[in-house]
Amino acid sequence: MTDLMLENLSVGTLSNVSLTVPGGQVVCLSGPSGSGKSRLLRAVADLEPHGGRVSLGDAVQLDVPAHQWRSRVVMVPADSQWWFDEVQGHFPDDAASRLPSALGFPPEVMGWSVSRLSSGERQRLALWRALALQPEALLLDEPTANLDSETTEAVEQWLLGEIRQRQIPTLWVAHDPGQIRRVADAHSRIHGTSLEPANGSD
Ligand SMILES: Nc1ncnc2c1ncn2[C@@H]1O[C@H](COP(=O)(O)OP(=O)(O)OP(=O)(O)O)[C@@H](O)[C@H]1O
Repeated sequence: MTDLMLENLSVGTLSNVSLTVPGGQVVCLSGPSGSGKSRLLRAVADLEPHGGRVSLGDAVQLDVPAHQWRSRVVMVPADSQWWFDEVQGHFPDDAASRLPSALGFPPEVMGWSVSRLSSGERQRLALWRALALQPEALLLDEPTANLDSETTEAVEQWLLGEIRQRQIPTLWVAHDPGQIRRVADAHSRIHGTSLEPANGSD
């Protein structure tokens, strides 16, 4: 089992952030808007300058070229990026046959143009794209922000199943106390300049 470890991380106004995310577990991060949740995930993904040490098992972020690190520690931002006109350009050729039913897409989704996708469709496809990359750690920034409650719970269950089965350590930014209760093995909350263990979903 591979742990994701943050030791004395500092980014933006946050400092001394230390956290261990065991393989197969979800640590939820919460905090007020603008408190630095996304920047923290970006630092862990090596997308933003920061201090401190991040490691994944024996691999230390500083020793791994950034593009290699990001293919192992995969971040799904709140606003996903798409490069090709059609959905299928972003996935392996045989992806349609492995379409998870929890995502609620017909097989034809592969032929859809990216420009027609709703924000919730983009979000679900971005999650699937991240899982298709065989990540060793996952960084999810409000992964269900654009989904209705029924779809949210289906996507949560699918994500949790993948995270547990593949033993992926996962940092999951969430605002909704209900979601934190459902998915979190542990929960930390930003207070000012520090990240502190939270009590349950509060
Ligand atoms: N590259 C940057 N340089 C300087 N400041 C930045 C940079 N990126 C973000 N910020 C600022 O850092 C603060 C934290 O931003 P961040 O996006 O991490 O907040 P957040 O906690 O994810 O908020 P929300 O819940 O609203 O998404 C904000 O005040 C933002 O304007």
